[in-house]
Amino acid sequence: MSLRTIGPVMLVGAGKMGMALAQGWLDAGLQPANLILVDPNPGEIAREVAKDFGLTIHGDAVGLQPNVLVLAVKPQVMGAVMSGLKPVVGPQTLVVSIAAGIDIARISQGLGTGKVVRTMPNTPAQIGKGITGAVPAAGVTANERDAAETLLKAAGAVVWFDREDQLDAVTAISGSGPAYVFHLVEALAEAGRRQGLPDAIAEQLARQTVIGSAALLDADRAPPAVLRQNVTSPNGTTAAGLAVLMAEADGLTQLVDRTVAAARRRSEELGRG
Ligand SMILES: NC(=O)C1=CN([C@@H]2O[C@H](COP(=O)(O)OP(=O)(O)OC[C@H]3O[C@@H](n4cnc5c(N)ncnc54)[C@H](OP(=O)(O)O)[C@@H]3O)[C@@H](O)[C@H]2O)C=CC1
Ligand SMILES: O=C(O)[C@@H]1CCC=N1
Repeated sequence: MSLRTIGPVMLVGAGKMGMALAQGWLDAGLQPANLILVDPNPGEIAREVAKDFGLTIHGDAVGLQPNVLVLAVKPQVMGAVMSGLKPVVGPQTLVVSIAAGIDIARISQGLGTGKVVRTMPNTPAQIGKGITGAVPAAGVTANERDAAETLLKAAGAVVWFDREDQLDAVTAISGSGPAYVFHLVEALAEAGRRQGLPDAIAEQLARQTVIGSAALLDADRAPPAVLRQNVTSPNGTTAAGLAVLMAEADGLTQLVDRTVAAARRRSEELGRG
């Protein structure tokens, strides 16, 4: 299946993540005529993309009939949004949700359909370098799963899961993960400033270090531990820095563990409403 043959896709919620996906789809060949944007209060990015591709942003979904309905609103408003979308969902409509924490049972009940794929993408989708975890409901056929995968693959890699509860962990690792990495850039830049570097240079050094390291991770398939060891001269500067970062009791591993556990708990809470 290709994005050219997938039929009308309705994106409800033209916010940060929804538009990251939409940009990925359009860049990968989804016909603008086959993308229906629905958002009563679209932000600047949505308005710009709509202008660039000649799209209308609809205030509501009344009277529209997509083949695929993508739910990209905040978990807190999913219940209300689904009530309004019930008339849009026909027996053949495939529903793809990206909302953190909201489980398949709730979406099926909210929209009156078993054709639901629950997913968790991340914002690098915007440039086709995302990764999405996905779980199909029992009522989803192989063809419908292919259709969902075609859409999700336009945004990057796709990993399918059998157990839905694993999506809370996926949310905490790769859904939220880009924010952890961007915060590392902020922290490294701030440390550079405290070491006396000019603001702009500190930011440039931190940013390019993460960009270069990510590109190296992509180009060189050696395990990250080996790439780390390649930087670490015996008894050198990196070893001195890593002794702090890898301290047994309060190192980065423990901090990341607590970070991920908190994000997972929040995903579970969002699911409970
Ligand atoms: N941001 C991320 O990195 C990721 C987010 N997600 C999930 O994606 C979803 C959206 O998150 P995010 O993009 O960050 O949030 P945003 O707030 O940026 O986007 C949500 C959009 O939905 C709009 N909206 C509100 N009510 C309606 C409605 N009735 N119909 C249509 N649109 C509506 C919002 O408008 P308004 O601002 O006026 O409320 C906003 O533009 C969440 O469920 C989140 O869990 C998943 C993976 C990663
Ligand atoms: O912060 C959030 O709740 C969403 C889900 C994963 C990334 N952003």
